[in-house]
Amino acid sequence: MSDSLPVTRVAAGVISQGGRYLIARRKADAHLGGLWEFPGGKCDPGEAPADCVKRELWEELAVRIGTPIPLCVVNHEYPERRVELHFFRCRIEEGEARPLGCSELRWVTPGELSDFAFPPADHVLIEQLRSEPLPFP
Ligand SMILES: Nc1nc2c([nH]c(=O)n2[C@H]2C[C@H](O)[C@@H](COP(=O)(O)OP(=O)(O)OP(=O)(O)O)O2)c(=O)[nH]1
Ligand SMILES: [Mg+2]
Repeated sequence: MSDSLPVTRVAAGVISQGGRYLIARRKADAHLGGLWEFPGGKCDPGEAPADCVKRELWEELAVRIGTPIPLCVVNHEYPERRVELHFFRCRIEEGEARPLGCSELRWVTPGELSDFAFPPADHVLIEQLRSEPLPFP
């Protein structure tokens, strides 16, 4: 049954700067609307996740990033969709993030991450970032 759900490949960026992470609130009408996430989106057919995250962060935030560094891959099954989420550590090289593809943006400290509701697929990563934050540039 659920085996027939196709896998949606997604790439998302964990952007850190000055001791904070950038998180985005999903638009109310989107899948998992209203939840907070690491900005990103679906890979185009044949598109490598690292290329996807660069493209998505440009489209959704209007920022250019340096080479994305792979952090982890999470497979999660929602009732209506299976996702294969490729998380990358990213650093902004050009531009200031603007909420073009989300309803809200926030820069939060590792400790504040648990004050925001994230999709279940993100929970393990959130716990990791809270207990052992990435070295901030
Ligand atoms: N970007 C992102 N997506 C996540 C995270 N956690 C998580 O479960 N997802 C899911 C939600 C969605 O089902 C899927 C991402 O797809 P999306 O709807 O954002 O795709 P997109 O930006 O390409 O948007 P669209 O063009 O389809 O409107 O991955 C996360 O931290 N970041
Ligand atoms: Mg998106």
